[in-house]
Order: sequence, then structure tokens, then C-alpha cells
Amino acid sequence: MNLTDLMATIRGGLIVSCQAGPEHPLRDTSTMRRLAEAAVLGGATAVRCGGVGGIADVRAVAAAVAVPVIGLTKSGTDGVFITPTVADALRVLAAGAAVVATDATTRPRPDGAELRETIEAVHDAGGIVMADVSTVAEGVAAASAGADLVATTLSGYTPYSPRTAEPDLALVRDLVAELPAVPIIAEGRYHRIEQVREALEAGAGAVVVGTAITDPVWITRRFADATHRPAPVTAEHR
Ligand SMILES: CC(=O)N[C@H](C=O)[C@@H](O)[C@H](O)[C@H](O)COP(=O)(O)O
Repeated sequence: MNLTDLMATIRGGLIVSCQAGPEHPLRDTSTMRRLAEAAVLGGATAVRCGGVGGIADVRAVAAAVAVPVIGLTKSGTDGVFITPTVADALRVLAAGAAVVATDATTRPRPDGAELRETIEAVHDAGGIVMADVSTVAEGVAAASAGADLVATTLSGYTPYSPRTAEPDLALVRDLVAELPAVPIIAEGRYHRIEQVREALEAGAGAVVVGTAITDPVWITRRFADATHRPAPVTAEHR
């Protein structure tokens, strides 16, 4: 699939991220595959998957859904952890993803490769690159390194980007202004329908929603916290 065909499929639509952290009760490849199938029935134009479930999740989801798959691996939680190496990126592609999501911050990558080399390796293997960034400068650098899509995924998840409860709509707006020719994907803490609309109005090419759709622990906690018996405080599961 090329970028033009991908954008014809996803532009203006919803992408659902189907991932669960290592301790999550839903952490299981066939469960992620079923979540992805459910998301597609509900209107997801693409699915983002893999994460700690890695290649097995990408392979299972890609075999099950007819929409494009954005695949990633996750290695730890520090530094560059989303599809951090060229080898990871190529494995994600080989598992059936049309798009490889990778950390596109300027931090050192564990295999010593430059972002540009990672992007070129994916392109040479026929894949599309979604650059996960946390700042405008990172988005601009990723686009000039050849990234096909730039996503706001890492805003709030690098030490230098403040984490707010709300999604970073300002980053969407700024990236759209700086990179008019590059599809900007809004991702990270989109919890409400109005926020999805706002991102599209701000010029996002598509919006990724994960937790608010696919994490019943988070969804339940939200309801429980509105009662007289709020949920106990626990670590994040995603
Ligand atoms: C920072 C990081 O590791 N983000 C990950 C990227 O794939 C996922 O854990 C998120 O769930 C995904 O970005 C969707 O965001 P949200 O679940 O907030 O809708």
C-alpha cells in the first residue's frame, strides 16, 4: 500500500489503538485481535497494534482485519521504546503492517541508527512510516528525514513535553501549520468525542483513540470514580 491509498482510506477517520500493557487482564494476542475486529465493525478505518504484544499481535490483527494496520513494538518504557530499531521496524512490516509507527524523537536509538536510516529501511521494504513525536521540532525533523505521517503520540511521554490530562491539540495545530504537506495524526489521551472533532477541525488527517475505547479497566474506573466507592489507586495498565 502507498501513502496515497492509505490516506484515501483513513483521511478524516478514526484509528483505534488495540494494545494492553504487560499486567493488563486483556494482555493476550487473540484478545487484541478480537478488539481490533470489534473496532473495525464499529467504524475504525485503521488499527494500531503491537506494543508489548509485539510481532505476534501485529501478525494476528493483520491477518484478521481488512483495514490498514499500523504496527509497533514496545521495548521497555525509557528512552526510545516504540519500534526502537531497524530490525524491529522490518519485523513489524513482515508481520503484515502497512505502516510502521516508530519513535521519532531526537533521542539516541538503541541500535545506533539515525531516524533517517530507519525510515529508509522501511521504505526500501515497501512500508509507510508514522513518526511518533512529542514536539513540533521533532515533527519537522522527522518529516525532513522522510517520515510519511507525523503523529502526536509522544506528547506528554518524553521528559521535556509536559503531560496534561487533555490531548495536545496545540501540537496538532502547530504541526499542521508547519507541515502543510504531511498528514498529521492526532494521538494520545483523546478521551472524548468532542476532542476527536476538535482535532479534525484543527487539520488532523485522522485521530487515534486507544484507552477510551479498548481499556475496560480505565472505562470502569471512570464510572466507579463517579460513585461513592471510587476505584483504588493502581498503576496504569496500558
Ligand atoms: C505513549 C505510548 O506508549 N503510547 C502508545 C502508543 O502506541 C499507546 O500506549 C497508546 O495507548 C496509544 O498511543 C493511544 O493513546 P491513548 O491510549 O491515550 O488513546
